[in-house]
Amino acid sequence: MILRSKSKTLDLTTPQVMGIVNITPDSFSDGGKYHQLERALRHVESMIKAGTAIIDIGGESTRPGAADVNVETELARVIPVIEAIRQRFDCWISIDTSKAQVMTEAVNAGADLINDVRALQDIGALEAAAQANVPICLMHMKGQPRTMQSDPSYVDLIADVNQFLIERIQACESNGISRHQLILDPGFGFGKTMAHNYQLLAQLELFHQFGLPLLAGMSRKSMISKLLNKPAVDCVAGSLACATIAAMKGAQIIRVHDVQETIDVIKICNIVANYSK
Ligand SMILES: Nc1nc2[nH]c(SCC(=O)O)nc2c(=O)[nH]1
Repeated sequence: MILRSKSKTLDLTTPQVMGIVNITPDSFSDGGKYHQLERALRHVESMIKAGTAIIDIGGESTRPGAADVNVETELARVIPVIEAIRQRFDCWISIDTSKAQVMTEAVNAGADLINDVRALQDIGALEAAAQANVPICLMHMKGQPRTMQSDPSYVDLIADVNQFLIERIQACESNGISRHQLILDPGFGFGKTMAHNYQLLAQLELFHQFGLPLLAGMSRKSMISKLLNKPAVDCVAGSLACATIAAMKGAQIIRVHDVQETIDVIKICNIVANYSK
């Protein structure tokens, strides 16, 4: 399975790591804009040296309870970082956004992939994504970040997520986006209880039925910190356990904070997979 964008290709035969860079007030926040950019770039360089294939840039916190961010603020956060990364590195850059204008300007600034936790449901997002003509990750979310964790419930979790992804794939195809540009993601932590999250992980291989790359993002999320009763920064082992399980279940892209450790985990998963054929 090969992902293509602009002049780039990415071999998804074995899992690739997507390194997280949040440009939000609670990250890289100390110091002025210059220090923020320089610190972000050092963080990016360290993840690339560790072997990450994709750098995911997000300017809107979509953690449970997060408030909305306006488009001007989001653009001001992410565009300078994307431009600076593009000038310095040849890695893949994904833009973690739901806003049409941010998608357009981020791809024009050098982003190679659109990563939308709202699966192109915001106004103009389908059209912007079609115009951008790059791969798109469609993620399942039930509700919105502000309220999605208020007692989420499903008649049939897997069937509900599947149906959502089917509908979003159809919406993309109806707007001139080929299904071969698409990446799917069950959206760990986005309108799910802990039980829902671990059921999704346990049955992750069911989502291969679409014949499209799967992205899994569980790194340092509450499904881990609440289970282990530890703060997120102390959840590296739990995050690596989730990454291992996702890799063994065939996830093609794994979105993480701890890149070096996850690269090591995937190397072990790959050799085991080779002996399992
Ligand atoms: N595709 C995709 N994009 C994401 N962006 C975030 S932001 C919240 C956090 O990192 O805790 N999570 C995800 C995820 O799970 N999948």
